[in-house]
Amino acid sequence: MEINKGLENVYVKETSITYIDGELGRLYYRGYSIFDLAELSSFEETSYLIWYGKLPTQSQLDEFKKRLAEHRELPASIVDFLKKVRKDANPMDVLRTAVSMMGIEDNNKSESLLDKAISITAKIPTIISYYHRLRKNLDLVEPRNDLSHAENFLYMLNGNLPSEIERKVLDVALILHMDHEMNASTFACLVVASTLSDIYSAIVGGISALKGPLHGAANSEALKMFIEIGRVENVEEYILKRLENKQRIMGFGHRIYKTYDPRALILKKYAKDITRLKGLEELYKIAERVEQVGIKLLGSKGIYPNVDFYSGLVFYSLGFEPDFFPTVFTSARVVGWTAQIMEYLQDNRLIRPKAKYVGEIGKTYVPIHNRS
Ligand SMILES: CC(=O)SCCNC(=O)CCNC(=O)[C@H](O)C(C)(C)COP(=O)(O)OP(=O)(O)OC[C@H]1O[C@@H](n2cnc3c(N)ncnc32)[C@H](O)[C@@H]1OP(=O)(O)O
Ligand SMILES: O=C([O-])CC(=O)C(=O)O
Repeated sequence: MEINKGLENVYVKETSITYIDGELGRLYYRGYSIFDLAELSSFEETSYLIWYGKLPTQSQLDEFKKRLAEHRELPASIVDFLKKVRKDANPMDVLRTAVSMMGIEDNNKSESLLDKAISITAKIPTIISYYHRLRKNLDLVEPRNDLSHAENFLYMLNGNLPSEIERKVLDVALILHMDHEMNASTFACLVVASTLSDIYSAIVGGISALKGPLHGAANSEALKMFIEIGRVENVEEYILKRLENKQRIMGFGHRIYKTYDPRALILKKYAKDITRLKGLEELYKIAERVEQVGIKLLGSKGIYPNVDFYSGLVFYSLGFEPDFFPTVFTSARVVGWTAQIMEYLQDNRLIRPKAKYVGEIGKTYVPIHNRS
């Protein structure tokens, strides 16, 4: 009886959505290289690709963008919840509850799973931006359906239209985070969906898993680390001490990539440009030095920067506060979660592994008044 605690190298389904080559550091969605998609595509086009399995024609893309944009507004009950919830909550908890409320509002509407996926994906940026602004006592900025997904997200967040570089950087970051095969949060979604529960419950499961610092919250932990380091000259000593104390370098290491994560490579370039534009180049330089020192110390073990290493710098530069970073990750990964759920349900099987019992059996029940 072999125990496989982390389910390493266990295949739970076949997929034609995402392929990762962890040795060479390559990632493909539906057969297209992440390098091409990041440079040439948009959030909407890559979502279409992931959900429908092929790139859209111009008219299909126009129609799809319109459909996504029409779903941005939130039900009154969710706006009300966002206004009333405590302002110091973890934004992932707020987002998780808001998505759960979406399930209540949906009330088993007879739409396809894809319709529901589109509606949830369209609304998540509104939830994030509203909570961000309510926390800062700013007026809410309602969604505009004449803007692209990334433009509208930044418009609702910051209250003004983003520049072309800001729009591009967010589009790229969202594309990079969209899917990643059988990661922990996607698997959590599948466990829920495999019981034939509803899609909102499955996504609540995904958000819960992505919230952890070993997964989607490593981005905010990495940025906090750069801020704590403070100066480039402090990097080496800080990292050595951290490793001595058995603490991990956040945004480093990956279960599948044993080389540089291609998404980190792409994000690094954009992080450099956007931090310079926003006067945050010192933080970028600290990150770059952490990368050098980290690779020197851990590279031989196959531990390199992952997607969460530079994404925090990008999100921070765009106006998101560190505890919101995992919610931005969610806003993209929801496309992958829903696509993977739909693919799994085409040939569903209840997910139910086993645990090896190592306790005693056959013990005598002693009534409470006789126990010492
Ligand atoms: C979107 C994402 O989810 S990407 C991942 C985001 N998470 C992080 O960045 C958190 C930091 N990284 C980590 O904790 C890990 O690299 C994980 C959990 C992501 C993957 O690691 P796993 O494949 O499970 O490797 P595991 O945890 O078994 O570590 C193997 C060895 O590498 C070391 N190691 C792994 N990551 C790191 C790191 N970031 N810093 C220092 N050492 C590390 C471990 O200490 C362990 O060392 P040992 O063999 O001497 O005990
Ligand atoms: O694949 C994983 O294990 C983690 C993940 O979600 C990612 O890297 O995007």
